[in-house]
Amino acid sequence: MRIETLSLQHFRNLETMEIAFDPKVNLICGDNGQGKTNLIEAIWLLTGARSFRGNRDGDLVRFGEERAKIEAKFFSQMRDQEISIQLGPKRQSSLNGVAVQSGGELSENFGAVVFSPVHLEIVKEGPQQRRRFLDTAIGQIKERYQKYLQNLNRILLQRNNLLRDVPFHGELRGLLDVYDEHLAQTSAVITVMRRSYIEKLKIQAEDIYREISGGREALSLRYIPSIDGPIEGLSGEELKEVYLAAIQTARENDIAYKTTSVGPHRDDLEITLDGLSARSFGSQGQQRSCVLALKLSEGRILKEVLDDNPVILLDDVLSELDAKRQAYLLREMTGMQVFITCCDPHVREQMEGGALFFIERGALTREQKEKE
Ligand SMILES: Nc1ncnc2c1ncn2[C@@H]1O[C@H](COP(=O)(O)OP(=O)(O)OP(=O)(O)O)[C@@H](O)[C@H]1O
Repeated sequence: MRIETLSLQHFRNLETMEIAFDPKVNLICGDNGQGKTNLIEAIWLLTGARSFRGNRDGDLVRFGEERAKIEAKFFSQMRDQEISIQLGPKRQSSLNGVAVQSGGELSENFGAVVFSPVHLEIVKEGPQQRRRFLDTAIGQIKERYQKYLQNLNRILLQRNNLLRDVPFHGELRGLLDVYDEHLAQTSAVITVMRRSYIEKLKIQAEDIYREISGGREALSLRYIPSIDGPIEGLSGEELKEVYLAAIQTARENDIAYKTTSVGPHRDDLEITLDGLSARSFGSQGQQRSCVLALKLSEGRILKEVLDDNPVILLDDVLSELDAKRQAYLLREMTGMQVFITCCDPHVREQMEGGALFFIERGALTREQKEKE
């Protein structure tokens, strides 16, 4: 999979432009605040996902403008394809000229993995960041997944409203039964999908971490759902029953606290190094290696599902890795189209071929890479 050309209009600080990219390595150099991450973000949006920096679509439109547009011609699944995305009050996307209803339809055709300093939060911060990582990764390979998440959020919102009203209107308890049933059903479906993804992720990430650490320490991943007891091997129907029992046990507490305490919105992914929490005890370098292992695993799984190489977006991470990890990363990227941002153009000395771009105040210019 590779992007041939990208056209941008009113996207953040980037000038209106059409750029042709190299099929392999694209190095984007520039000082701080010139628009490097903005360019990576524009490419990432072609997957149909939201901004990886957590911004709303409206924030992506250039200040003072109503709408922004991103268009790309790319080669995927053995054919030339096109994506067009209009950002504004409402996102409108099309694939090969046909309007799409969900981001999932884009990610089936355009797959990417993005790795930026913000992703350190997967290890350093709380469970919400790990859930976001899982949700974005699973959303790219399972079109229906985002719909289940939206369903879950709707049920939680309505159930929490109900929890507030129940103490004053006892007759609403019957309605709570209905919501509990929906919550258990949707929780089971999401848990099955997360469990299956984490099983794949675990195999890849543990293997990658062993290699990048030279076997010095072992990474381990474990799915921590909000329900007690082992969930391995349980069918969707069995999981639903476990959820229903847990939700009902927690009901009086939920009413007291006016919030739902059982469900996938309370899941976590435990990341340990030699049995110790990477979040609490990992060094900066070890935490960075954990994220690298997770991101590379995400790429391997995506590649397997799409039966094609995803596009790799490395935002400002190369210079943060030591020489051994850089070499590992670049080796793993062989054959893939990669976009690398950095402040120091000397990074290009490590690369063979490819295109070098300079970015200044949102304007991108291409330079041929000089042979050393
Ligand atoms: N909606 C917007 N409209 C116009 N400009 C914006 C918008 N959103 C962000 N910017 C500007 O984009 C600029 C570049 O941001 P970007 O994050 O891409 O920088 P960068 O080159 O990656 O820098 P760094 O090396 O510091 O990470 C910022 O100065 C910011 O003010």
